Amino acid sequence: MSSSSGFALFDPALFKPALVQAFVKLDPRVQWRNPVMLVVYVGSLFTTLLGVHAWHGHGEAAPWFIFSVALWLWFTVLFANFAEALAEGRSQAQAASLRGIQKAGWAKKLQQPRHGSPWLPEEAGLLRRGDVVLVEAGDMVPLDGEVIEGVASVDESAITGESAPVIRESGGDFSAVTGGTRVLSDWLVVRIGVNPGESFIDRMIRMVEGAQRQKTPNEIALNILLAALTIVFLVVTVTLLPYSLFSVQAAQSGHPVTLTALVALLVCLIPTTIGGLLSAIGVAGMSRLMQANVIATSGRAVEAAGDVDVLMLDKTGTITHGNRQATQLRPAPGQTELALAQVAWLASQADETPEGRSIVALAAQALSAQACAALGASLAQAVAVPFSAQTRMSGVDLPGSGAQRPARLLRKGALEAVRRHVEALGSTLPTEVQRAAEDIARRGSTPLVVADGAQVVGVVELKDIVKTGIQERFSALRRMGIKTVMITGDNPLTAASIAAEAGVDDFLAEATPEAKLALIRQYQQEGRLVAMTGDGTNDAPALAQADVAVAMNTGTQAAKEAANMVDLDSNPTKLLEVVETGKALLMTRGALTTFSIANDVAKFFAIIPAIFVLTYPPLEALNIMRLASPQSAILSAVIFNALVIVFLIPLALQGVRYRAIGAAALLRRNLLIYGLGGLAVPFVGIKLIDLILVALGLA
Ligand SMILES: Nc1ncnc2c1ncn2[C@@H]1O[C@H](COP(=O)(O)OP(=O)(O)OP(=O)(O)O)[C@@H](O)[C@H]1O
Ligand SMILES: [K+]
Ligand SMILES: [Mg+2]
Repeated sequence: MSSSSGFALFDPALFKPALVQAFVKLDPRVQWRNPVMLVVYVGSLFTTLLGVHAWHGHGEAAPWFIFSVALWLWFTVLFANFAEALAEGRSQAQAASLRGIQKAGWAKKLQQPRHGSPWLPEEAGLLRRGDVVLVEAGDMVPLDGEVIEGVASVDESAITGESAPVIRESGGDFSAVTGGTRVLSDWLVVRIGVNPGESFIDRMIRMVEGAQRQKTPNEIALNILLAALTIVFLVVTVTLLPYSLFSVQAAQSGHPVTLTALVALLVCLIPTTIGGLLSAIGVAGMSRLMQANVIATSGRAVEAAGDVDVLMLDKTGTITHGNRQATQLRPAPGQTELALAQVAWLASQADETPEGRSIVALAAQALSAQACAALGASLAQAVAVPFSAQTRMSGVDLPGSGAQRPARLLRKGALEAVRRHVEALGSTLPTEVQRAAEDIARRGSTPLVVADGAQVVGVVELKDIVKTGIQERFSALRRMGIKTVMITGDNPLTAASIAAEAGVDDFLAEATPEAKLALIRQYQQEGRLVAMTGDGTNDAPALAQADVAVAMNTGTQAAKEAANMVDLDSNPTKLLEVVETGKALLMTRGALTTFSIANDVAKFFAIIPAIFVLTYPPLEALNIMRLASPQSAILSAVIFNALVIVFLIPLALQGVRYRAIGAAALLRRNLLIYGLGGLAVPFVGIKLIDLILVALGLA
């Protein structure tokens, strides 16, 4: 599902079903949900009845006129239905392409949660959260889950559209696998994380199909405003009738206003343009995001994205590729590379993270196969000390032997963490080691200091690469007024170097998951809207707190669940598109509301003289458009009112283009275009339709 699978705006394939849907949506239960269009709907029914009545000879006006008005009122409803159906059709086509992603029919369910245990075939649909399955080369991952054993290359192209295979492995931030992806080599033991029907793809489908699309607070507020305007105009129009009857009676001359004309006036004055296009705008926003390969699970988050002030990003795996590899061993003074390799090898044996595994691989190059075997034997009764974001260290405790009691503590970890550790044991960190670590950090690599008990044996360099082409995109975010802050558990020097290379505005180093969360809360308390982009399990609390939370598709299940959007391309700067879509959504609504209300001026000048000229001949002075006849004036206004919906469908679906020119300038620009445009366009449009009606001999 790459961006190339986007659906053209007016794809003829989507056209016909949308036309059919436009009629299906005439169902009163559908119309009931939109107060503005409900009034038009009732008006269409009412004028149709008036037409039938006139047909039988006791009408208030010529039957052809009443039927023409009724017909165009029906068109107004149908055009609005069509706009909504077209937007939904695009999403459904996207959902269909997701549904086309193949699903595994059955899985190899393991009897025990480890590799080598016997397995039985099980229908994929019968798997449950917590089940453990074996996925071997050529097999499809049956459901979303977490790798608990093994390393394998996985083809995720069905979901990401990215053809290069990715590595999935237990431990660390690359352990999540998605149902529907295929293992290409080796094997994985996967613990299933969801029940059938709740997987990532299932949720994506439900989201894009709109089944779960709820109205956002902004949309509800606008709906209330539109409903209030509708009621005001309804009251105004209804009171015109007794007023007209009374005037005619008092003057003993003229004709009272017709009901058909009053309905026409009402429909022209209520905000049908925005009312008819509102839901299409919302649905289209979601599908635009989807074309950018971002799956949003909350419409509210898409809107919030339009107003984001701060973007927080985690470093490893988000700004960098996150596949930190050990590249260099730097022994401490008085230590040999061999000694460092031995301790690093031992301290990383139980470390399942990519960092740990790559240290084992590098150390093994410095050691002989026999040495490794001997070292392995010494681990027989060792106790693993796993890495945690709090301690920033990992390692093993070897049982003490003879004089050496208590146990031998082998550790590797962040510079400050190991410094505290050896100082607590009564030793110090050599300045040479400190300098070596700082050298490594200044290059943007992560130094891991290795200690054997209180003795520091050296430093390992972990290299990571900043994702390409993100600097330019961060400056684009800056031009939009969004501050970018990198938050990392890594040391300040590495953080500063990566921050400079990536071009973020600010950074916070040595941040624990709690510190990440606290920083987001602090910004929120200052009244700012915060977006967070992350991939790790330790980013999940922060993602859950952020207003807009984008998880990398390469990230862990926990991160994806805490987020309200997932970027299938795992691009940390994708927020740019998300913000643009959010802003476009808000601006499109604003623009069409302005346009819709500004239109009323011209319609007022067209209809008021037309319906009151018989009651009050001097009102002819208001007929500044010089429309041919009262009937043609009313009909022209109604036709214009209907056609404008059709002309604005492309704008509603594509959105008003966002430009980074500052909020005030943008508002002024939009008011100018859609306010003044909304004033002027209908004068021209209505006059034109009037001329055509005359030419056709209909006026
Ligand atoms: N497997 C490991 N063993 C020992 N120490 C580790 C290990 N992994 C990381 N560290 C140390 O802990 C620090 C913090 O971990 P990590 O970088 O994963 O934090 P983080 O909060 O996820 O930050 P980010 O992902 O943004 O870089 C690292 O900079 C490194 O010094
Ligand atoms: K209207
Ligand atoms: Mg991380």
